[in-house]
Amino acid sequence: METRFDESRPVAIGADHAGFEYKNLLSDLLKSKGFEVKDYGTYSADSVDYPDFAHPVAEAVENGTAAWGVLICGSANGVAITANKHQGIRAALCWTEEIAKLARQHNNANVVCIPARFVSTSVAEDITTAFVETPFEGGRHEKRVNKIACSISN
Ligand SMILES: O=C(CO)[C@H](O)[C@H](O)[C@H](O)COP(=O)(O)O
Repeated sequence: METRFDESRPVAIGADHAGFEYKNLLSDLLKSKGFEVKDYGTYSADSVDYPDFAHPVAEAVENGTAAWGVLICGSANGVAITANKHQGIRAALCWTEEIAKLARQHNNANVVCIPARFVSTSVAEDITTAFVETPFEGGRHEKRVNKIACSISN
């Protein structure tokens, strides 16, 4: 079982207008840590619709193009709800460093969703760092995570 993200593949990042500035900041942070970052937009502060950016990021993680993802919008609810429509995605809404650690340790989350209008830039950086540096614990959590995916059998 892989407990850390594959660092040979890029990180997918996306945001709406509310998260646009945080996206650029977090992209720079991740690049400074040696990650390749694939930016799915948005590329300005003009008003846009968060699903147009959350779906491409979720697809990149789901199909393996990216190892993991970062999504940012105002509350992070919209991007988390959208990303979690994808079967292979476990997107976690994280507003503190501790929640980000737990999302990795217990939930093996593969997309971190950050609420730009409710956390400072420095907390957003701490959340992102905690998310990427914390491995999945496995053990009792593996069985639970394996039960998350829905299967239709009728
Ligand atoms: O938080 C969001 C969705 O969960 C988005 O970032 C939107 O910005 C939010 O819905 C507010 O919309 P607005 O057009 O920026 O007022």
